[in-house]
Amino acid sequence: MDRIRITGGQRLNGVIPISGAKNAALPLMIASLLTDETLTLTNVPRLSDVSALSRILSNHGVDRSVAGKRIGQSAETGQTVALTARQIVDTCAPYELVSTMRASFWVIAPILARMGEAKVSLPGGCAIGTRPVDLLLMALERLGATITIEGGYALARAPKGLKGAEIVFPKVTVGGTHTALMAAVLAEGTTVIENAAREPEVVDLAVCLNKMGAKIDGAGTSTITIHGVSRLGGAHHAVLPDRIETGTYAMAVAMTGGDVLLEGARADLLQAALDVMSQAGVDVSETNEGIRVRRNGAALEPVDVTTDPFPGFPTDLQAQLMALMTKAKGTSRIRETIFENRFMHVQELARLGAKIRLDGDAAYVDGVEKLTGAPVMATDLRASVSLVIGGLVAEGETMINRVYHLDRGFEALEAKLGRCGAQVERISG
Ligand SMILES: CC(=O)N[C@H]1[C@@H](OP(=O)(O)OP(=O)(O)OC[C@H]2O[C@@H](n3ccc(=O)[nH]c3=O)[C@H](O)[C@@H]2O)O[C@H](CO)[C@@H](O)[C@@H]1O
Ligand SMILES: C=C(OP(=O)(O)O)C(=O)O
Repeated sequence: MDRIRITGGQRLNGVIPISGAKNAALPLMIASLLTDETLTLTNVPRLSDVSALSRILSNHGVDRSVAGKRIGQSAETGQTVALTARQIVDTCAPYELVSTMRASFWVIAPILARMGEAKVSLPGGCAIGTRPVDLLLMALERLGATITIEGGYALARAPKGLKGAEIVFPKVTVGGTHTALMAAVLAEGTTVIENAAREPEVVDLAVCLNKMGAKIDGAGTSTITIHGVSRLGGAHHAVLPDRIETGTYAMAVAMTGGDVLLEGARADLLQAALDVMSQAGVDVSETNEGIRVRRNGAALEPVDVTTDPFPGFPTDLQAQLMALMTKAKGTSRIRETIFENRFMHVQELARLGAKIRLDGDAAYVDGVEKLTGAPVMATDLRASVSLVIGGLVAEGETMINRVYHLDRGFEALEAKLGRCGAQVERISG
């Protein structure tokens, strides 16, 4: 299993190109199941989650071609992926494939909408919470599907097709909104989704579906209206920049000090997180090329932050902010309201010398003078990268185990940080 060795103490200076968003690329790839024509996606990040989903789509009969790297392009330049689901050859997504990645459960919606039935393994438990799929299934039931759970699989049936309806989510769910959108675009009549997720990745999916011929209004607000159409066609779409990768590198620069341009990043995708960084004393500005992050000598101020659905502070940046606040001058409070068990990084940050107390859904982080390198291991993607942020300023060597978590969501992490001066090395095997 690969490990990452970081020798802390270097400031970051230079340019970090921001990749396409994992959490947009996955639903966009799944949307290819809705049409027999080709969906061409550009700016698709090279990530293990993208490869895992490609295997799942291939099992359903999706043909995939990937345009190679062009001369002059760096290894991090996003891929162009063409997906064609001329025929769905298998309506079942098996446990072996789905259990590796939660988002793969979302294939249930396009397969059901196009084929009238789908059988998808329930997704595996994950280190950040129980993550049920009841609301996703409720949305499909509202559209007229019959759902049964048998042998660990969700079976959805709508032999006469789906019918537009009102879907009211009792809590904001990104996956629920993606699922409802992908089912409703081919339903007969009008669907209204209330309390829809407003995340930029939902908007990106809706924009792409509209390019494919769907009729969706209101994506990016809490009420989305979908007028069903009988078929969708092919389209070209560029995956939007990764706001979580952006925020992660912004916090890494804030941690080490230095001056870095996050190339291609968009401030409107993570304004709440950038505001928190400004409150902490970090200099953040938007330029024509992206977002510039600087900290030269100024102390980090503690913050009081609560995670919330978009446009609030994202749960996917909570661990990284916590790592940053371990070096603040005072005590920060960070509340996690989306996932009940997303504090797995706390004990690992403690190995580096962080002082963090947990009280219910809140973590109190007492800033310390110095962190010290140690072997650490994380159980999920964002927790792992919070340890990278800690390791960048820890004295001596930090060895991060279970790097496969990082590979799910961070494209070319060592190269991007290394080019800005960090001492980060992957040790294979
Ligand atoms: C691939 C992807 O895009 N993953 C993101 C997506 O996950 P995901 O779509 O799984 O997260 P949701 O927005 O659905 O989850 C929000 C909350 O709703 C709960 N819930 C969800 C569905 C359901 O049927 N029942 C239920 O109770 C969840 O347990 C959680 O407490 O949004 C999360 C919240 O921004 C992010 O952290 C993940 O990175
Ligand atoms: C939790 C995440 O991903 P997933 O929903 O795929 O587990 C994440 O991207 O931080």
